[in-house]
Amino acid sequence: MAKVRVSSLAKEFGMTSKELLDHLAEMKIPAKSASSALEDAYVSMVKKKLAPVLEARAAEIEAQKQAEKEAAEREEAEKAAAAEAERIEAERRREEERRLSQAAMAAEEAARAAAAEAERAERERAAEAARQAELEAKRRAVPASDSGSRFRSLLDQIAQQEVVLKEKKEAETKKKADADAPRAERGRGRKSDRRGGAAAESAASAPRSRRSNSAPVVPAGMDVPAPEKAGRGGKKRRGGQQADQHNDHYSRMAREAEEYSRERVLEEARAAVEEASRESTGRRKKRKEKREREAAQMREEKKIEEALAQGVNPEDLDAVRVSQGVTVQELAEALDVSPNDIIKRLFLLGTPLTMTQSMSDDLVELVADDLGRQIKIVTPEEENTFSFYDDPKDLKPRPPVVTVMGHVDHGKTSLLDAIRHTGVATHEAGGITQHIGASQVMINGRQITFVDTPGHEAFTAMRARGAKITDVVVLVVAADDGVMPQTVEAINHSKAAGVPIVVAVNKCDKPDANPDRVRQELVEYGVIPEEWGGQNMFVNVSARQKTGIDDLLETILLQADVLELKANPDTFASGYIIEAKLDRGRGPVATVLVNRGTLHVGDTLVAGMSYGRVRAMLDQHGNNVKEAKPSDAVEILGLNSVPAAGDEFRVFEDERDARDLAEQRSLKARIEEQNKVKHVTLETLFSEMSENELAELNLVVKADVQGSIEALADALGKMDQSEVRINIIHSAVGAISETDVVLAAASNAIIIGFGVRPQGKARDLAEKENVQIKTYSIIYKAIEDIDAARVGLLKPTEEEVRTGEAEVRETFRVPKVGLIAGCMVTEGEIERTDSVRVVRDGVVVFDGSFASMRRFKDDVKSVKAGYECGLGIEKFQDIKVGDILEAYKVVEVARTE
Ligand SMILES: Nc1nc2c(ncn2[C@@H]2O[C@H](COP(=O)(O)OP(=O)(O)OP(=O)(O)O)[C@@H](O)[C@H]2O)c(=O)[nH]1
Repeated sequence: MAKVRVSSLAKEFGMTSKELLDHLAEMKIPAKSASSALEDAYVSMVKKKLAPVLEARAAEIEAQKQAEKEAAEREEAEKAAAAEAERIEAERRREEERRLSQAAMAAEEAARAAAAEAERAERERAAEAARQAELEAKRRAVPASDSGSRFRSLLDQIAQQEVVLKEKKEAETKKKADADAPRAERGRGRKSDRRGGAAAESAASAPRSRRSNSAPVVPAGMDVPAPEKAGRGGKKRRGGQQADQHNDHYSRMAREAEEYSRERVLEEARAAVEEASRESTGRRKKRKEKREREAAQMREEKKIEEALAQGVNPEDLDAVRVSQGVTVQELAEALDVSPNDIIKRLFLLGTPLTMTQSMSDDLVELVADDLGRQIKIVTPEEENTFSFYDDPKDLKPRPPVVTVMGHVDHGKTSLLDAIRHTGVATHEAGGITQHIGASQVMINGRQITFVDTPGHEAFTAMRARGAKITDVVVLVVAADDGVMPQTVEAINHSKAAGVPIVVAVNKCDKPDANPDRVRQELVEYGVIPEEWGGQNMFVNVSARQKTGIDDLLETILLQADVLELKANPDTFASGYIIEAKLDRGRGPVATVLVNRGTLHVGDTLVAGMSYGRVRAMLDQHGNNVKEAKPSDAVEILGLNSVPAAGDEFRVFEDERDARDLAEQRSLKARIEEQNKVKHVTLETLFSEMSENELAELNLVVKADVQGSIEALADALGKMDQSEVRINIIHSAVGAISETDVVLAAASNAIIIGFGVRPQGKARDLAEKENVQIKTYSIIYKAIEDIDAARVGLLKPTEEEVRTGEAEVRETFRVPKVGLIAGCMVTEGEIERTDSVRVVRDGVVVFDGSFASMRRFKDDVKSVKAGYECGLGIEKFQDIKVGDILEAYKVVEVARTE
């Protein structure tokens, strides 16, 4: 089967390998690193699961690109508009200045010309007056009776002189006027050119105006001395009046020109100011908008940073938050739309639901998308986490919390024992260490808390639920065995959690121990000894001989110092449940690890769906303690139910709040339980097929031998697949594991087991996820079922019902009877008439019936869970301690048709 590397798949998805690995971990798909290869089945499962993520991401990238492009275009357009506006403004200013200076010059010129003309006219008037006076005096001096020739000739002489003088003066005046006029007229000419000014027009005579209309500036200017011409054609005695008129005319003209230009200037200036202020208001507005945009962007970036710091998807911050499994009505309320609107959309999506029906994640997202709203579906895990903020000044150093991990049999338990012994020996001599899932040891007056996680999976599961419990991982590697698969797994888990690794090279007492080889091998996995320039501290130890233990503890403390671990002890406690169980005498008992605040007896807390007042608190030695500080692990009594390992706990000030929250969570869990997604089963395949046009039957096949898988694949290949395509999405030898169930749930597959059984929590998970597990011991029966299901003929006429389970604790050989298994019934109620399967390490080793069932010396018909009994199995003498006896009945099921 073709395999795809995580790195190439990540590349294909456009995400980092780390991101993809996180998704894989969430899906419980075993992949350790970017170079891990994934089977086809997993790849298609991942693709299916991540399809919405990938689509959303692609859409987002596209939208982002588009937005960036638009923003760039907008910016470009704004820039161009601003440049254009600036250019126009500069142009306008230049033009304005030019106009102002021209107007001012013209006004000045006109005023000067008028003044000069007035002065000249005044002078002339005075001279004329003087001359007239002189002439009159002369006339008066000649006697009236003397009319002789001498007097007449004298008068003629005077008259002649007068004519010559006048002509001379006229010539002078004309010359002067000719010299002055072009200057004054230039100013007027410009004004009249620009605006056809009234002043210039009033200053010019009609014919002159006509000529000035067709002629250029200078000829028009030549006409300026018109008053002089009028003067010449007028009577001499009107010369003084004429000059006055000239004077008035020019001053009026100058005044008018000045007033006109002042008004124009003022008007234009006002308009310019108004325009400028309008533009500057526009610019101010633009600047304000830009500032606001920048501030919003900064706020957005800060929000994103904070979200990332809290491990939250920044996109989810603005989204409307709804709980997983939200009902139509609740969603409508959350989105503030009418429920009918949602019902209508659901109907159009082909999924009619009523107000109170719960919606799947996909539907919620589709509807929200349809409504153009962003939505964040809050999973129960997310709902059950709390977030806190501590002022840095309230933080105080806290002890490190350590987890020991490593390959099976490399000595984790022995090392923990040796460590506990050391810690206990130094401080609690004689104390008996009891198992509470965590232990605290003291070294050099400093505390270290060790948390026992039963396996790497648990570590990851806790991490997946947001439980950040471990500060340091101690990786145990046997010096005689070196790096093994689970060692690598542990490294990957630690790295994924970002927890530093301290390596304990164990079993150094063994003759074939080779600690250096361990170092060498670990380098390949990025765990490099400090002495070789790496980041990891290595310590050689022997758990058996208890050597190097102190050194290891000191190294852990050293590593902790680097981490500068701190917490606020002076607040309400919060932390995680490490282990929890129901104790017959004491009720629910939970081991909690405090990671913030101080937990006191009497405190009320909520953990997952449980709550209660801490009735008593015990340390690892079973001593009652009154309080637990950050990094302390204690057992607590007083909860109303058993919480789950990995649940976060938090102390509440008010007991009512605690109860409300716990009850709210339980209610939600019950609702979810009711609304669980139903997966396809062989019995419902055909009906689902016709309803939803399901044309595929996905199978996960697990078998005891490879041959069975091949035989099934072969037989299925020969089936008619024109209507239903049968896909074996995953097949392997071995018991049915949780991962198989996860895979089947994700791909709507049925699990087929040949001679194998569900292992560990696989059955519970399958029940929870509604995944059908069909187990067979004969291959043709499986083929028959699948074929019947394919054509819709499979009618469940017989069904296997599990009645109970017993664990073999001891075996006895009874003469004449044979081997008897001393058992404890762990589940259900086993009846003597039941069929029984013997399951060893997840594999069915025998299928038959009971030969005997006894309690003490009596034969009994049935035994309930919690009771011991002796069981004999027909024709089977190979029972071993640890075997599981699975009792079942085959019942007739009425046909549904
Ligand atoms: N010689 C020697 N044997 C050791 C040492 N540490 C552990 N062992 C032995 O190795 C075997 C496995 O040790 P455990 O402590 O059970 O190993 P483990 O890693 O906890 O094993 P699991 O819990 O099954 O994963 C036991 O037989 C121990 O006695 C050691 O330092 N030296």
